[in-house]
Amino acid sequence: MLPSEREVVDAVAKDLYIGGKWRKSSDSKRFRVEDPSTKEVIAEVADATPDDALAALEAAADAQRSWGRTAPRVRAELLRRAFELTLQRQEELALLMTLEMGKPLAESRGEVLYAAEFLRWFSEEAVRIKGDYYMGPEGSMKILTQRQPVGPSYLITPWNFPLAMATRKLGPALAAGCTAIVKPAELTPLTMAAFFEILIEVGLPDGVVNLIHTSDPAAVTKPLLSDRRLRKLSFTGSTEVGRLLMAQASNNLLRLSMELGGNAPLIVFDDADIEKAVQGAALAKLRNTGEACTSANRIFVQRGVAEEFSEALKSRFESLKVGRGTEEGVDVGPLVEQAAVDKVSRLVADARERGAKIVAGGGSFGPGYFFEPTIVLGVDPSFAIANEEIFGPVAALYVFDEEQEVVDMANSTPYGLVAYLFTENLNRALRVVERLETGMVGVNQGLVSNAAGPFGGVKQSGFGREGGFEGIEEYLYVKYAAINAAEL
Ligand SMILES: O=CCCCC(=O)O
Repeated sequence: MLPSEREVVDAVAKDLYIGGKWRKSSDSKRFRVEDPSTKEVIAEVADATPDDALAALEAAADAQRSWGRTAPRVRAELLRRAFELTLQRQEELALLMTLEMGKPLAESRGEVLYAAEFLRWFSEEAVRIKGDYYMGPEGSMKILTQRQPVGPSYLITPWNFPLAMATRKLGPALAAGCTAIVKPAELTPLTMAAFFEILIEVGLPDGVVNLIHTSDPAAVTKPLLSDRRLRKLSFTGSTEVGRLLMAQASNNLLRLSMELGGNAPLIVFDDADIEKAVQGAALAKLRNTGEACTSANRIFVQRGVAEEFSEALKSRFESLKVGRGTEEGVDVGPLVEQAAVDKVSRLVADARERGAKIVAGGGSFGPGYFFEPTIVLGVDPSFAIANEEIFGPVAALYVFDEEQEVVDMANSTPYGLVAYLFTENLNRALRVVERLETGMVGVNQGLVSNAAGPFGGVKQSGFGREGGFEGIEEYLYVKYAAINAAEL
């Protein structure tokens, strides 16, 4: 690590933040954080125990009453200030993110902006929480509705977008008047600690936000989900873990938001603008080194343009520089850990053995967890690569003939997070958008993420929406009062 990088890492708090104080873990243990480009250990952070988790919940529960009654304008101003400070600290946050999970600095800077937008958006939503008042149909009672905060919320965030996935949850939680416990992924605790320093600086009251990072998420999560003071769980991660958490959360009937895995189809019709489609596919595939639930997992190309498209995508992939995300000109960083390299290698090897052709890349290299941008041609829907989330820089290409055929193939997965389609025919675009079984569709673009849009999936990709006008509803419940109208 360079001395300037060391300085930024050293400046970040390494302890837990509970009830307004930085604290060691109750057993004083720490765990290591590694740079995936070099495998160098860059920091050691406090390793939260189940007791620490319960202390965080106690702090959040104690602060809930007064935070829930804070004037919306006050909550809005605090979030707005957090937005401004996040922008001011863009460089430091971006560097931490790149060091602990590998994405190129330019992408990390982009994530900081994306993350900050959730703070701005929800600072604007905090003052627009609405109710209603109307006469019941019988004329004998009035109906009054109001929205109230659901209460202490447990926010579990992933390593692939260490900042944006947290602000996408914390922004609406705080705007709605909920207190929170944030548990970042064990691979990326530093970005979140630096963001907590911002939340502390803006002056959030003690106990409103609490931070617990741990090397044993299951042990720390279990007592929280069994404690009746907790009212909400929001999780971003795999479908497999989401299902386990849902089962645990069922005892207390927790409000849930589940943003889970995907198997995104990207469809290129023969009436597409091919340059636009190649750009969109490269973005949808390689953003975050392919380590995103939104990543294009299956790329379907209509026969008439299949060759032109795959050639253009190949030259695009071969022009990219792979390396440590802090280096000038690097387009694609490392994967996050050895298990990720193993999985991507297994999927590519399986496709090759079953007869697919690797036309670009195909291999991993060191010293970190690097994998070349790869294109696999001639994939069949029965291959493992078609049915598992690749989570790496590997484009799997399929050829199709008919519109209905590709819609059926796109929908033939248990997942339903996002799809992308490229066509210059507006009627076709709208028709296919309606037929795709996903929560989101990118039309002639390879990115759907926007703080103002409701992000979320259907089927095994989960439920609940983050961002957009819908995002704050996940942290509110509707209370209705039936008012005797006889004397009104
Ligand atoms: O892995 C899923 C994170 C989604 C990031 C985004 O908002 O695009």
